[in-house]
Amino acid sequence: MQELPQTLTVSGLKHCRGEVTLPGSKSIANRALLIAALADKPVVLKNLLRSDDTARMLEALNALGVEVEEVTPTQVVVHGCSGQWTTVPERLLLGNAGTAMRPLVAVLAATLTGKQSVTLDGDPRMRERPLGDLIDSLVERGAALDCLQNQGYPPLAVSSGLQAGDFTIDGSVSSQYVSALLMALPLLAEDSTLTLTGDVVSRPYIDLTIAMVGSFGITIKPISERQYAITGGQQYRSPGEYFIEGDASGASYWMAAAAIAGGPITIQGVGQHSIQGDIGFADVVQRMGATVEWGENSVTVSGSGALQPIDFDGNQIPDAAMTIVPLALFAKGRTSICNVANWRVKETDRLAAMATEARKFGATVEEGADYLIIDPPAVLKQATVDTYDDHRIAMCFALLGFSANGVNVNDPGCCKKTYPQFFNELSRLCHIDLLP
Ligand SMILES: O=C(O)C1=C[C@@H](OP(=O)(O)O)[C@@H](O)[C@H](O)C1
Ligand SMILES: C=C(OP(=O)(O)O)C(=O)O
Repeated sequence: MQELPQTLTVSGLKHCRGEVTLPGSKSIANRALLIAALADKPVVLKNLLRSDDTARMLEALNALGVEVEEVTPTQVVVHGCSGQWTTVPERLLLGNAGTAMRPLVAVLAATLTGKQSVTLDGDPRMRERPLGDLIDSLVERGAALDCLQNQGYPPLAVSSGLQAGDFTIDGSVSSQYVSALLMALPLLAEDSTLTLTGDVVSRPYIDLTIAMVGSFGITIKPISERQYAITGGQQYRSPGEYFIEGDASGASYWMAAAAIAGGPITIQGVGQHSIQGDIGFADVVQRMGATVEWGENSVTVSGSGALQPIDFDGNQIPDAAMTIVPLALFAKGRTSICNVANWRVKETDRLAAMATEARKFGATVEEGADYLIIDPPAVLKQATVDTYDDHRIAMCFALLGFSANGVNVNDPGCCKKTYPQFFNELSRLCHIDLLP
């Protein structure tokens, strides 16, 4: 992969059309790697995303003694060890990968034995991303978790002691806590229940977890919308091969590009029946005026030349919902995105950052505790956007390259958290040399 410059000028984009094949989903890849490591036999993972977030999970598994054979960069064989780690490192460094940190806290609490203890840590932003509700839930059931700096935040030392039983988890900050428990509780010796409290966010990711552990032979029985029964002593079973769908959050940038510039763009790697909630972004572009056609494993989006503003509740698809911000800047009127309070605890405070950066183009933006209201300007100004080490901010505002005045994107390389080839693909689809 070519190094990206400190600042990349994205301008003069007119058309954006053709076909793009998505990299594998980050959310699916990191779940698949971890549960393959928990499986009884080797698992061939196909279409594995190679990015910062998956690199952190691969390093963690390697440090725990799990053998991962690389057949090709996107195809690996994970030698499942049923969670019986052959080495227990002192420390695991998980960067800013929520999909590594949260599940590993719970799975290690369920699988470590004896006096072993592992410190889970990440980069400076990860130390500001909350874990408190997950920690409380595990500690209440006997886990020994010790926050080494700030209560409720990494770094934290995890050791054994977790007991099956009745778990409760507040799901109003992150669904990743719920997913983490759903992956870990089947490993405990006895049966458990898991009760969700609070206004549960990002629900489709919980369903994704249940679907994926199901593919590895684990049964989670829903008792109600807010409660699950989890039989203890279950074994993750290798399905032999597991194919990782294309990244539906990544698809949102191409759907938006087609909606803005006309397209058509055919996005290969996810279809209508994707197990990822973010595929719902297709409804967003459709509501804003684009045409969406589904294939078995693809979606084709064409723009109509004018974008209608919308009011959108982003709670179910917080990652893809960010891509509404660039669309709103091109739309004919006021757009609102609500119910996204947890944007504040992701790669950066995304509510503040998206508002600040959108204003640079001349938009009027109201930033509420959990919403944005965006009034686009008559003419989009040229702007230099800061990206706050947030891949999605870089990819969202790159779409301002379709405006008459273009955009400069600072630190475009931060897209490597989930989509290292993003700017190469943008360049290719727009038939323009963006990269030096
Ligand atoms: O479970 C997952 O794979 C994810 C859940 C979401 O987080 P929250 O549940 O914290 O909203 C999402 O933003 C993140 O990128 C991936
Ligand atoms: C919030 C995100 O990542 P994480 O998995 O680190 O939470 C994201 O990818 O937008």
